[in-house]
Amino acid sequence: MSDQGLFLTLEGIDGAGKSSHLDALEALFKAQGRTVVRTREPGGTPLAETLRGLILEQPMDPLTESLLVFAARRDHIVQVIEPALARGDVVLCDRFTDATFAYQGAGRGFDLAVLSTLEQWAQAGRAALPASTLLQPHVTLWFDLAPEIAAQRLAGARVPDKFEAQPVEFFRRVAQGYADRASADARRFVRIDASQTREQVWLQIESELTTRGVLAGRGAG
Ligand SMILES: Nc1ncnc2c1ncn2[C@@H]1O[C@H](COP(=O)(O)OP(=O)(O)OP(=O)(O)O)[C@@H](O)[C@H]1O
Ligand SMILES: Cc1cn([C@H]2C[C@H](O)[C@@H](COP(=O)(O)O)O2)c(=O)[nH]c1=O
Repeated sequence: MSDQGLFLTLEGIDGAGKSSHLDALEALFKAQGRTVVRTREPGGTPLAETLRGLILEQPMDPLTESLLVFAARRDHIVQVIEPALARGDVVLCDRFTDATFAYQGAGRGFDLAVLSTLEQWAQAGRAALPASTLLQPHVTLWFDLAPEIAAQRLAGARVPDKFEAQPVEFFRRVAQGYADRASADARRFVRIDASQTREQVWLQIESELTTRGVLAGRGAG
């Protein structure tokens, strides 16, 4: 896998603990001689970061929110993700399309069929793949944590943004949205039990990536 780009995403409800492992993941791949592009959604380009500020802070209806999320994603894919994968880099991305189906779809209750259409539109006419092929991560680490525990972890940790301020019922729906996405694509999703200590969570990540052959020279291939 070392000559090909690797698209690895981290997903989960707010406070599940994904971001706590980005430094170690980056170091792990770099130690294997890989070039790592670390990025996030919404965001990852100047335009997408501007849209992120609106999405995370401004009240808006679910369609507006979805359109902005996909506009940011389009720019991110075209400017950053596809060029990096074409170079053979590891793209380490904090959230991607699964988050839209979990947050805008399951969380907000927005129409999943419309989200699928927007997903196709946001990826139309890209250079690297045939028009019918959607860019998806090769591997998605899904940090699965009960919303009540995530809320406890976030309490007092930082000023909550628009999503983090949502009630626990919202995050129950988002968590179910992730579970549904994981069931529908079990080969891509790696469930991480995020209720464990940071050290135990990291051991799960290393072990899963090794077993799947994602870490060159360490896996079963
Ligand atoms: N395994 C863990 N056990 C206890 N606390 C943790 C654990 N992992 C992370 N935390 C703490 O929980 C809080 C949320 O962690 P982190 O920011 O990594 O979550 P996140 O999933 O990236 O959240 P968000 O998506 O909202 O940015 C932080 O205060 C972090 O220090
Ligand atoms: C990609 C994406 C993200 N969101 C939400 C999920 C989070 O609450 C924020 C991002 O904050 P983080 O601290 O960087 O995780 O945005 C969303 O609602 N829809 C999306 O597609």
